[in-house]
Amino acid sequence: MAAQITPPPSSSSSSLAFSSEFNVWKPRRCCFFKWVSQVCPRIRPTNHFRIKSSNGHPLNAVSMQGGMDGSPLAKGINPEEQEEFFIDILDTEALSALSITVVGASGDLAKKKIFPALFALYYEDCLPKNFIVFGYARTKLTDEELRNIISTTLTCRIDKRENCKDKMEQFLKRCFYHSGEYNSEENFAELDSKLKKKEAGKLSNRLFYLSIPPNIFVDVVRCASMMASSANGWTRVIVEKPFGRDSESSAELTRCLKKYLTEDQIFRIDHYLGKELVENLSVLRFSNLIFEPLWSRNYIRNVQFIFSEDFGTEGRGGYFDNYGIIRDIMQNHLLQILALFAMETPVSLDAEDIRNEKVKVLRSMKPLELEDVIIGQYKGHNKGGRAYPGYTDDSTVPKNSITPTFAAAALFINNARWDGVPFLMKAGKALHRKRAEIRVQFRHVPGNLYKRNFGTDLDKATNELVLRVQPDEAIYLKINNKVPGLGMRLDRSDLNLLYRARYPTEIPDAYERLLLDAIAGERRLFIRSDELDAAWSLFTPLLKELEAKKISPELYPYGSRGPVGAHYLAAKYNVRWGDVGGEDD
Ligand SMILES: NC(=O)C1=CN([C@@H]2O[C@H](COP(=O)(O)OP(=O)(O)OC[C@H]3O[C@@H](n4cnc5c(N)ncnc54)[C@H](OP(=O)(O)O)[C@@H]3O)[C@@H](O)[C@H]2O)C=CC1
Ligand SMILES: O=C1O[C@H](COP(=O)(O)O)[C@@H](O)[C@H](O)[C@H]1O
Repeated sequence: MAAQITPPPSSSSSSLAFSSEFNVWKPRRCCFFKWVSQVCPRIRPTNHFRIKSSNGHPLNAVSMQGGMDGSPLAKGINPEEQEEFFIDILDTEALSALSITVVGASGDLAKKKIFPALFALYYEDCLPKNFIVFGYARTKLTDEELRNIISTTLTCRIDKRENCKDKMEQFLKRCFYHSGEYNSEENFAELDSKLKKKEAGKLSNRLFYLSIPPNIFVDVVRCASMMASSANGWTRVIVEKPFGRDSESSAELTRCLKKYLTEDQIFRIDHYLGKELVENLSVLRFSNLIFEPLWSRNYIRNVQFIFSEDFGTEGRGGYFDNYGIIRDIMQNHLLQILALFAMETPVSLDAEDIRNEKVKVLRSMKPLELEDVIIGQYKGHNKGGRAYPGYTDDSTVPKNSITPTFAAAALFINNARWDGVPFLMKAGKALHRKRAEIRVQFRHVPGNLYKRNFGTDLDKATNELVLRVQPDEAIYLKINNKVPGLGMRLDRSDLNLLYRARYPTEIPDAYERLLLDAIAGERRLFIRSDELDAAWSLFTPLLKELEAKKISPELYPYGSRGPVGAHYLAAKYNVRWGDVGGEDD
């Protein structure tokens, strides 16, 4: 996948000119204005030279040869040149083709998330004019069979919207299927021929989404890069989690992938980074004067990252038993949110500036120790006349499994901003509800004039900022106020930004944002390899110790609030979980 000058695509040679500066075939400026009105509505008349990625930066959704996979802005071109460049980008896009191959297309994630996200992008006119989607897996299917399978889940977000049915039909016509083995160069060469045929000689940009078990990542990357890379555009690969199971296996996976791909081509996905409220975390903090001055050990007592699901591992026990909740949720989703929460102000919104700051936070953290962690596993439970299975009742889970389905942990960041502040994480399956949130508990008001009105429990009077990631997205701040009337009674109220009340439109799924960014070459929401190394360094010693010492998890009933040990862990650091026992329980 190295840079090389290739001839322009035959069908468009008359409309292209070679730019030696950018090492790319650029379009002549003929049909730009006709075309611009047809592209993604993100391009408005007032700023129609810019396609926006999720950080508001112009996209480089343009065909470029291997080595030029970065933003033109990085080349330091001036604003007029940029404008020209973006006009050219739009033209180039009309003359190029985007091929997305979903590897593992017969699987759960592809059906549940990837195809619906692609359809939503198509519905919103956010995909380039010439795009196709190929499903690839071993299961033998025809194009029509794939379309029938995915059509059942495509409607999830926008089925009530205008023309959804027509749009769906149009989208499905762009979906194709190729059956092949994951380690067969020959099968990937066949895929390449099919892709070429559909791309019809246009500049081709290719995105491979590895929605497959991790043990076959390298085979697929080898075959795809050798046999099905784009010859004249970019080739990128989205890699699903789990990315290794400890520091060594993760480093080995990166080493193997880098035999075939450059770091710039690898998009390690963490879908929590694509969630609306996680995106809003930085906006809230860096665009509101009132928060940033409070964002440190001086005013924040503790921060909590909480993930709970009201269902077990049903159907995914085979995968889960090899990983457990710490690897499944904490080491990636919750730690990524923590890094965004705690990082210093980045130099800019550029992906590398943000990722540099995240790495610094991760590298300032103390690796987790056993004494700062508790683990649990759900057991069978009868409730309301219904029997709920225990984790080990799953036929794909060994009967004597001690894999944790719940964990709580206290982490610390050894830097000037956060010294001594506990960052608590809690993640569990088969709990009493589904929820993900960030809770920031502030310190007590020193010399509080009203302390008598709160009784002895001053914790009840501390301000708490909550970002509810899901469900029912919201940001609310718990404050103290006076109850109206002649007396002086105090109350706790929420200043509440409830998304469904404020923005009555549906919120895009995380996979939509992430796919759009991968297509745009925007890496901000993907995990860089040094970030991943730093993340694994924090968890690997603990994971090894848990396994070596065969630590048994505390059992908790399916549908409960989890093991009581989580409360003792919090109490050790003078913390109460904000999600239990109070108004938000
Ligand atoms: N499902 C989810 O909610 C989430 C999944 N992920 C990750 O995404 C990836 C895909 O997940 P999911 O769709 O659930 O996975 P699946 O188990 O459904 O696997 C996807 C496809 O891969 C092929 N496959 C499965 N097992 C093997 C095997 N042992 N050897 C070779 N091929 C196999 C199958 O296709 P065929 O037999 O047709 O070749 C299958 O349809 C995984 O890495 C997973 O960890 C991440 C977050 C959430
Ligand atoms: O990555 C994973 O995430 C899902 C939860 O994702 P959500 O977007 O539905 O909150 C989790 O169920 C799964 O175990 C894990 O692998």
